[in-house]
Amino acid sequence: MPYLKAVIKETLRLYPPTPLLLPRKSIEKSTLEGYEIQPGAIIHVNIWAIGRDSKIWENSEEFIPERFLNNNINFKGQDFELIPFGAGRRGCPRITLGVAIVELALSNLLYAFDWELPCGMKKEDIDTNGKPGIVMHKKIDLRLIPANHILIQYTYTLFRWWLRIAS
Ligand code: HEM
Repeated sequence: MPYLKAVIKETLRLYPPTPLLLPRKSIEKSTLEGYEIQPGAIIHVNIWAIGRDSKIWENSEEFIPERFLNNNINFKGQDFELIPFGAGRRGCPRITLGVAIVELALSNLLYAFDWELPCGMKKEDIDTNGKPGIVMHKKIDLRLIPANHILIQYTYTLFRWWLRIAS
């Protein structure tokens, strides 16, 4: 389970579903790291870029879930290097439900099936790029072939049972 959670964190670091969060509007003039922000300015927080910043993340472009195994970084909105659910008073109010759904779906898909690439395709051929947009979708759909090993085991058990009765 800790590894599955680390995989989900690493996925949300590299592929946040909302790469620019929801836009904010500045209500008063302020200065941030030398940049003047005028009242009324629309502000987008680029969490896609934060997630890939090499000053924050070692080997930032690589998918390494292990980086989350030995630290307490979480996405509840306190660790600003990882905010796929946003932060502050307009942050996502249903983080727990969202994470539970992802954990449940992913663990069931992994438990029930073995996954293979379509014939002739190598893992290097997988295109992991996303399309620009408020919500990020994959540029090229991922195609995988499920091998339902639970069903195969069940059929095999039934077959052996039938053989024993028939003989
Ligand atoms: C993996 C699943 C989810 C992700 C990645 C996600 C992400 C986000 C993000 C990035 C925001 C904007 C936060 C900001 O701009 O600071 C947001 C807002 C919101 N989310 Fe989620 N969310 C998820 C699941 C859910 C679920 C399951 C619900 C409801 C059942 C939900 C309800 C909302 C609502 C109502 C807001 C608007 C909050 C506001 O404007 O005050 N989200 N979510």
